[in-house]
Amino acid sequence: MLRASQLSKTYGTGNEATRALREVGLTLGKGEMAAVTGPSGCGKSTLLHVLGGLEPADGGEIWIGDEAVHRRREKELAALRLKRMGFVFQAYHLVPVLSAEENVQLPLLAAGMTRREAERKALEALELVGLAGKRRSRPSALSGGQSQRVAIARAVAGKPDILFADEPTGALDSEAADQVMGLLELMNRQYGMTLLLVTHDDRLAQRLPRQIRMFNGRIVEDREGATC
Ligand SMILES: Nc1ncnc2c1ncn2[C@@H]1O[C@H](COP(=O)(O)OP(=O)(O)OP(=O)(O)O)[C@@H](O)[C@H]1O
Repeated sequence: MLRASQLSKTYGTGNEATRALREVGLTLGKGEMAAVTGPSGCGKSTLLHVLGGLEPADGGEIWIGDEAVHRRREKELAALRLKRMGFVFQAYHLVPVLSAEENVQLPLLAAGMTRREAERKALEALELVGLAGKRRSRPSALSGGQSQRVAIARAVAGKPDILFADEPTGALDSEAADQVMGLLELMNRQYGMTLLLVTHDDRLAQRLPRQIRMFNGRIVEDREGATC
């Protein structure tokens, strides 16, 4: 499903240069769930951003199915992201002036769906995260946990092949965090969605079947079967 090889990324130049990724390779099978862990600054978010085509790598290859992410230009990348990828971040990035359902509809409309179809899919996704009753609420009227659940609905409404989640529970208390993790797992079971989760929280990482540990821009450990 996802194959990456020899990924490198350096920020800045000369004395200011930070090598965030050093020849990183990674393969994720369809429906696989993996957590990327490691100390602050080791390159976790950079890896997620590069894999999702949000930031260019300096070198290396990324394939999602038979699509070469590394060869695409920004406009084509945006189309690929809309079609095949979902993103959830620590800060929910909901549009404040739109209702929950309008937020969820936004990427569907951008991907070319008709309004009626986008409305139907958005409602279905909000039902899945247990927030159909809040569909007309604006983000300011939602708790942190509810906001993140709307963000998850937005990320999965188009049924992407892969969901990239960067510290999705970072701003939540442990109860809301467990609920969000449960939802990500549900999306995986329900739709076979592949999940790559970045977290500094080992307890959350242990919930997933595979843990990838980074240190100083490299993958230093890749363990499977630690749970269940
Ligand atoms: N836009 C940027 N410009 C310059 N340096 C950057 C930029 N983004 C990241 N870095 C540097 O690259 C390295 C990797 O950062 P990254 O955010 O990927 O780490 P991380 O493991 O996700 O950290 P954290 O757990 O603290 O979020 C760090 O040294 C960081 O300071």
